[in-house]
Amino acid sequence: MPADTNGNGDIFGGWVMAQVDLAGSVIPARYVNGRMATVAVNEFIFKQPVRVGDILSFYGSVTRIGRTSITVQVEVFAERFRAQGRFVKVTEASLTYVAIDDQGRPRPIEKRD
Ligand SMILES: CC(=O)SCCNC(=O)CCNC(=O)[C@H](O)C(C)(C)COP(=O)(O)OP(=O)(O)OC[C@H]1O[C@@H](n2cnc3c(N)ncnc32)[C@H](O)[C@@H]1OP(=O)(O)O
Repeated sequence: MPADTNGNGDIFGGWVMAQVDLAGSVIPARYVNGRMATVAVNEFIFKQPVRVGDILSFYGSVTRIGRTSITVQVEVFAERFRAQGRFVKVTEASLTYVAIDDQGRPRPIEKRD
């Protein structure tokens, strides 16, 4: 099996999940000011396949800020290799990240004004 593709010749879903986890962590990282960990993938929907050569864009928005955790909705759009200028939503997911201390325990997120 070629790396990062599945039996259909499209991009392996696990690769997409890894990129979503990374992209989703960008906004929480601005809040937690230190270490954090992904605690949950609450929802993950593969709406359309990602094809080899597609250009992907990831958009994240915060849906909840708790005491120690932040939940983010991530949407992924593909600009198809053979249809440039057209964008298709391929994936959406909801992930929760927890601020952790040096011992890996949850720590409170500082409140912002
Ligand atoms: C960057 C990386 O690559 S991370 C790699 C993958 N992730 C990991 O290895 C993390 C492994 N997990 C852990 O170490 C621990 O579960 C921790 C430190 C993340 C959390 O520890 P816990 O003892 O479970 O924490 P606790 O029960 O107090 O919950 C902490 C927060 O997470 C939230 N949370 C816990 N479980 C879930 C869940 N299933 N869904 C959504 N939120 C959850 C809680 O609501 C709480 O948020 P709040 O304080 O804002 O209300």
